[in-house]
Amino acid sequence: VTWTHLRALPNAAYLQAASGHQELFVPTPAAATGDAEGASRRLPQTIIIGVRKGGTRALIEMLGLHGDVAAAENEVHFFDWENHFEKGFSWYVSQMPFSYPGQITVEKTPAYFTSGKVPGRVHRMNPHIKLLLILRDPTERVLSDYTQVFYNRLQRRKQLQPIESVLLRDGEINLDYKAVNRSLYYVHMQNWLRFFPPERIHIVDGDRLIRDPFPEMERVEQFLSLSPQINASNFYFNKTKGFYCLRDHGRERCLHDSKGRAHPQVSAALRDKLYRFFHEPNKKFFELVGRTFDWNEKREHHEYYR
Ligand SMILES: Nc1ncnc2c1ncn2[C@@H]1O[C@H](COP(=O)(O)OS(=O)(=O)O)[C@@H](OP(=O)(O)O)[C@H]1O
Repeated sequence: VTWTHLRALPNAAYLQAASGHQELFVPTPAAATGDAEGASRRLPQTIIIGVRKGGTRALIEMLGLHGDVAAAENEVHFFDWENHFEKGFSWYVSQMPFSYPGQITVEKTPAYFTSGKVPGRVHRMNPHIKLLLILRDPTERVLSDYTQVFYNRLQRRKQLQPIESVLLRDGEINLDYKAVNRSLYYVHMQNWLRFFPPERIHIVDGDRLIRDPFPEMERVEQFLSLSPQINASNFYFNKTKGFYCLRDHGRERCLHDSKGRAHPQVSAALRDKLYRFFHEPNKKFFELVGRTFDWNEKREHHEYYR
């Protein structure tokens, strides 16, 4: 249990309203937790479903600043990995952090957003669950995704692939490249909207969360019906890291070095190709969710200065 957990303001009524899965709670003897009120592991009342490289770690860490939130430390991969899913909900609950009644349990698994079988499975667990989706400019997300794979391959001493070799096929954007597919947000969002109404899926603007996290986190608090506890002084800009870091009860910490890495230098022509490629899919996504993001404006801006 990390320091972000177990700073509870018990409110049993809230939790009972938030989850209809009391039978799956695993009560923990007070002796095991050292807590007289008996903290236990519970199914999540909210899940950060993605997107990969959207800022999911930043979001869950920032949400964990709230005293009424208990955040799972690791990615659980329950709904997308068969070997986990077949272990059933009791296993899923066992992966959750201890929480008090009144706290909201949250886990993040970025791969959920782009996995076709996940929305139906989540719906079967709890059709009223609140979902958080953090998205970032699709072009930037592709470059971030590539960077992640690049470092993974470096670590495993596998052959490194130049970005052009994976991103392009016959001079065009390669749709079979997973990183490109994951940035086609409308395709994946359609799957989720078959099971959940739009008001159950709150979209966090990942680009804004990088630039100015507090307003985005205020909106998240509202969506989750949490009391406004997170405040501007919980964030400070760290010039060395080049990102906002977290301050909680006087303790300061930044995200891991693997968060906020430099992306590969790509030629202006390739970047422009990517922006062009995502223009239409982005528009479809905006129509689908009834909201726009500045992903296409940047391209227009880019074009203007060409
Ligand atoms: N405050 C803060 N500090 C550091 N990094 C931040 C922060 N806020 C958002 N981000 C962005 O989060 C990106 C990583 O996204 P994820 O955590 O979703 O990645 S992962 O899918 O779990 O691997 C990561 O992507 P890269 O910049 O490509 O490393 C960051 O841009």
